[in-house]
Amino acid sequence: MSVDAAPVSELPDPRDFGLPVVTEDDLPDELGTLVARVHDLVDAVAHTEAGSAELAQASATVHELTERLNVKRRDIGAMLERPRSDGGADYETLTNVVSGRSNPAAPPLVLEHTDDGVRARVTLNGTYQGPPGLAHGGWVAAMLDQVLGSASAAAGMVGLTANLDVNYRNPTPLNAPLELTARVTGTERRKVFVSAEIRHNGEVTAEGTAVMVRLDVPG
Ligand SMILES: CCCCCCCCCCCCCCCC(=O)SCCNC(=O)CCNC(=O)[C@H](O)C(C)(C)COP(=O)(O)OP(=O)(O)OC[C@H]1O[C@@H](n2cnc3c(N)ncnc32)[C@H](O)[C@@H]1OP(=O)(O)O
Repeated sequence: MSVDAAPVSELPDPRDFGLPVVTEDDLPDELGTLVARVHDLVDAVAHTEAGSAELAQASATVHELTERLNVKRRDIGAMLERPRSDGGADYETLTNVVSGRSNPAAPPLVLEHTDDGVRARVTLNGTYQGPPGLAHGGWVAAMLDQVLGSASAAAGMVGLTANLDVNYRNPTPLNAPLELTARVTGTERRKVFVSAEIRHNGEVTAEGTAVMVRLDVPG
């Protein structure tokens, strides 16, 4: 996921929650390339019609690569810190399954801040399939959850989803550009009410609302 540098309200520092923090300088460019290639590899594996010999060879190669990469593993929960133009910092979970920069399982979601919340663009490949040729409803809900949480965070209120409601209005297509938008609609004590939708060619495929419960900074 990439996030633009538009100023947002101050976010809590993940270090105050005991979470490891890395910066973009800590991430080699080659990691981004590897993530994109493994993302394509998953799609290739899901759809290949290669024969046994080729599959056996591919398994051995992938196994050997997995062993090599596992020699140096990052701690779970690592947060990526990115400086903002206003001097503050944005944070994102490095291995978040919907938007994590280092997670090849994440769809290539590009998220930006808008005047009233966030907008994301994504095209899902065939590995996000549920019904034949269509996006899996669980992934539709996961992407909505992500932008709902991001809209809350963009307004300076980082929280956990306490409740998520999804309405599937039309099938969400694969291999087609999707636009997600989300915004905060209200707050009440620690509760943040957020609303989002997914559109394809301007038509809403799914919409969601959530109650996020804001995290209190320890101490
Ligand atoms: C660390 C620094 C990060 C830096 C910046 C990172 C940027 C980051 C972008 C993130 C983007 C992520 C997007 C993915 C978001 C997930 O995927 S989150 C993962 C899924 N959610 C969870 O695992 C949450 C599990 N549930 C819980 O842990 C707890 O139930 C909660 C939600 C924290 C609430 O527990 P609690 O803190 O004890 O709160 P509690 O006092 O019970 O309730 C507070 C208020 O919420 C209400 N409430 C509680 N549950 C519910 C409910 N289910 N429905 C409606 N209202 C409820 C209560 O009634 C109460 O309301 P009021 O009395 O004020 O009227």
